[in-house]
Amino acid sequence: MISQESEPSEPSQNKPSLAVLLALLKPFYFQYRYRLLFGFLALLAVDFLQLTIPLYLKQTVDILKNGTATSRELLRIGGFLLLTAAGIMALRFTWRVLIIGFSRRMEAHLRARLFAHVLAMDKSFFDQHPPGDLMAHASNDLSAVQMAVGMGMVAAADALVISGAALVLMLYISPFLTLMAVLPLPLLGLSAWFLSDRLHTRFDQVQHSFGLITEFARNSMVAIRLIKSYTREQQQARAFGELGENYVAANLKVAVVQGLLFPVAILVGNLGMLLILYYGGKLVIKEAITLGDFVAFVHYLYMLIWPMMAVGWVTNIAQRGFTSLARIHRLLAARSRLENSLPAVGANPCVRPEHPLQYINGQAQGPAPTVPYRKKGVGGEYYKEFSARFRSDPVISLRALNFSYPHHHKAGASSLTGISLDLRPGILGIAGRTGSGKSTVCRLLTRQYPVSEGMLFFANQDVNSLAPALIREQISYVSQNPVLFSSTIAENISLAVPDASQEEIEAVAKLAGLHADIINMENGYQTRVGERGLRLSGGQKQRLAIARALLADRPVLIIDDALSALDVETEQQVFAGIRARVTGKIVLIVSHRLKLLSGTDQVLLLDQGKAVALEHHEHLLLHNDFYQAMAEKQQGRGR
Ligand SMILES: Nc1ncnc2c1ncn2[C@@H]1O[C@H](COP(=O)(O)OP(=O)(O)OP(=O)(O)O)[C@@H](O)[C@H]1O
Repeated sequence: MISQESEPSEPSQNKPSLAVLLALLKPFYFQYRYRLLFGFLALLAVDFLQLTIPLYLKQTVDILKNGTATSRELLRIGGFLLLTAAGIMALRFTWRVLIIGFSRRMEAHLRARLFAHVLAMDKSFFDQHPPGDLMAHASNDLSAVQMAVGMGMVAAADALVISGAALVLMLYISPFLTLMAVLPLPLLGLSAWFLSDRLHTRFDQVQHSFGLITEFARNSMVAIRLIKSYTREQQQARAFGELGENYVAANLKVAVVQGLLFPVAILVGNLGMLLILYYGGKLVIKEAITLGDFVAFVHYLYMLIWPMMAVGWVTNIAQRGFTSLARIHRLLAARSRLENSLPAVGANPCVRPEHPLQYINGQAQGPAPTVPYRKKGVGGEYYKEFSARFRSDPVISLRALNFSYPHHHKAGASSLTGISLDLRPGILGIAGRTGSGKSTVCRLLTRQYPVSEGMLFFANQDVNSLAPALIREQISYVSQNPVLFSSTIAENISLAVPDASQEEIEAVAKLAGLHADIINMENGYQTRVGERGLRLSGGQKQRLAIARALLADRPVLIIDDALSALDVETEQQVFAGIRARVTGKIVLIVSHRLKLLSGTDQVLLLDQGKAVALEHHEHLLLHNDFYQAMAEKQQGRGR
């Protein structure tokens, strides 16, 4: 089956404390304190009005029993009841708008925060958290939190107030009867306490299972052409069905716990009612309480049963909410290993924070990366100064560069070992066997993974002393699989320069050999490329990505095997276009093609993560066995 590139993160055994989770929500409660205050006042008023209804009933029953009832008196009581009902209606509407509105706003804030946080994370975070997993957090988990802080909070407050007030009024009518009514209550408390912990663990499993399904579905849609070409539809459907069954099984485990909570709550309530009917009836017969008291008492007991049942429901919603909040907290607590953050307006993103992160068992620890790098009193000047300096004299130095991927399948395996070289303006080809580390070099230059101190320098400054965003702004990067947004061709080309003119866009499209293709399309530059560039050929996508990089016009251009889908003639045409545009820039071209490498100034040859040669193409052809073998194979293919 076409499965996950990486498993969604497992439900963690370390639960963050309640205080930590509540601290996450505290700012929202503070921001909306007045809205909440009025909402809860309205809720209290509804509860108060509801509690008066049994008093009207008591009054009615007693005057009917005494024979003192008159039509006028009955109409008066009826009028009050009607007014009370109207008040309840208006106030209920008010609290719903205020409190449920708060929970929706909080959900939107939390979602935006999660999104911004995820955007600021580095590549190793995404290696661990596939998109399906992240989507599950952004949908299911946030909904569960919204439900808990919305209806959950309301139900809890409502239950507390109603049950408290009903108890007081019941005590007022008859302390003995009240004792009878609450006798079965501890049974409910015990079962809620016993079952709620199980609910937490099981609900965590449900969310994990949902993450697996989402990720599988996403992967299948992305790889739909592959699935069809290998006629794997049935296997995929079967595998999806299995994941669905696991999801159902996980949900059923939750249902077992829930299924126990609700009946226990109802049983406890009805046991209380049984005792009241028996002992209350006897008290009325003995005339210790009036019939009206008895009717009012039964009504209050009904009011007490709802909160008792709500205990189960609220426990469930609160457990789901806290489990989901804990999952969201785990994501928010994850740190970018590059100490990166989205630079705030006016902040200087050049200087490292005062408390750098430490690495413990490969996990970054330390303060959350929400504060961008600052240098007191400098503002954005340093940023501009570095960019200007690097643009006028671009130089990148690799010094005995070693690197291992944080989640490499072979622990401790090095992907790059001891690479030393200076990159200056000119075109450097990078060649080597598959898996030799070519793309890894590109990824490190573009700051996708952390590099140890003293190994990589931009303009003689250690990259660790510079914000990753600042480094990335110096580089146009065309990856092996160009990514396109599902917008127009023009928008895709001008991604890095949104205000580029049509002439500028056309100029780079011509250099990338794409202009002729575009003008033959139905809507020219306004043609929509479809999901991930679905409506373009592989070669068109690659040339579009090259055009985008040329328009960005940055001091460094990295093309990671991104001309592979072109025929040799088109490749040469595109290469000529690149050459025309890159004077004074550092250009790296990863390729297996000899024809392309022959046009570069020098070729870096990698083997098992080591630099084995840095020579001109002609020299390598004469003196390097691997290069000669590569040339022979390609010429053989050409014949
Ligand atoms: N995200 C990753 N996590 C763990 N290991 C990785 C990751 N990406 C690459 N590797 C490993 O690092 C090594 C170098 O990979 P790299 O992608 O740099 O090779 P390459 O020379 O670009 O290969 P190709 O020509 O096939 O693209 C390989 O052993 C690969 O398995």
